[in-house]
Amino acid sequence: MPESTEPTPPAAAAEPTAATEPATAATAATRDDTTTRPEVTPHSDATAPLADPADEVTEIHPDVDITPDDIGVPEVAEGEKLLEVDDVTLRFGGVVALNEVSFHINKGEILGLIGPNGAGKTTCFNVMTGVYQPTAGGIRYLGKPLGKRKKFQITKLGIARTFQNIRLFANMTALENVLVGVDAHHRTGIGSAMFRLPRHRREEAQGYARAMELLTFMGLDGKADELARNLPYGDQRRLEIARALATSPQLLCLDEPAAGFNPAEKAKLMELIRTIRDQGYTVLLIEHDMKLVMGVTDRIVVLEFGRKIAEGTPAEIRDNPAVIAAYLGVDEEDAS
Ligand SMILES: Nc1ncnc2c1ncn2[C@@H]1O[C@H](COP(=O)(O)OP(=O)(O)OP(=O)(O)O)[C@@H](O)[C@H]1O
Repeated sequence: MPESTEPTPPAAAAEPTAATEPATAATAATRDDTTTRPEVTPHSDATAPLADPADEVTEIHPDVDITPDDIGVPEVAEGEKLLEVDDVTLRFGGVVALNEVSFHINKGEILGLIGPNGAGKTTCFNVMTGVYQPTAGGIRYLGKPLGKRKKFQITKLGIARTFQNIRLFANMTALENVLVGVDAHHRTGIGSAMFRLPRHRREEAQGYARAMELLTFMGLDGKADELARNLPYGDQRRLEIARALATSPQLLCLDEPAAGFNPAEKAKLMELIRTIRDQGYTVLLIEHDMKLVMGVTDRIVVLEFGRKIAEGTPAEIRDNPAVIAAYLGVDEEDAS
């Protein structure tokens, strides 16, 4: 393992989630504070409302076309490498969260990133989205190194994510939450906004239409004016996806989107993820629910203790002794 690069202090990287994010007590209530990381368990957000089994399953509208407009970012052809994780190591003091991890995501695929608790999945997302700088190795996106780009710059390049612990703007409406995502690509500045210049008004109208389109796609159009914090848990999760899609990403990274869902909601989510891919997005999915992962992904990468232990199709991963051993906590020979 290369030891050449100095560790990046986690505190320096753990800045607020987005430049647009108002640091109010209310938003903090639904945010995962990366500087004071809670115990690493899959569904450890004590502040998020619990899933109410009585929640109705929201009808999504896969017929709505949410294909993003051209946002000026170079595209790669279907099936070519969109993002490459290149020999990435990340240390937090003595903890090696990622250990020489390499894999890639092809344009147009749904890639699963799985592994037991603490395997390094979320850390991998954090490296890909500029939250942390790797200790060694790097990320290539559209064939070019991401380097030390900041989170908002990476969002603009076309990588969007959701969070394991929901991070909505709790005191903003569903529509406003999505508009924040749309705003990431606005070209008009504060001057044209103050004077309400035609260009700004046009952009505002287009942004509103795009936000409503995404809310409709997610089955949340009837809840556009509700405060995010008043939405049922499942709707909050869908709203996070809508907000991420609003940034018109090429790569959508979903961190445990089914956490807390009941089986009917999980089935809907699988349908939704497939539809998102069919509409031209590439999806990277962290998920603990094996049925969901096996049912929806094209390929799977498996991490354990920060190392990649397997990569392959769902069928290959299902029968891989190292993966079985990692999940069952037994020696590899015993699992084969
Ligand atoms: N900010 C941090 N500071 C120190 N250690 C960290 C930090 N973030 C993650 N870690 C450690 O890095 C390792 C990988 O954590 P990570 O959250 O990436 O795992 P994970 O696979 O996403 O786990 P889970 O499925 O439980 O979410 C763990 O040992 C964790 O304790």
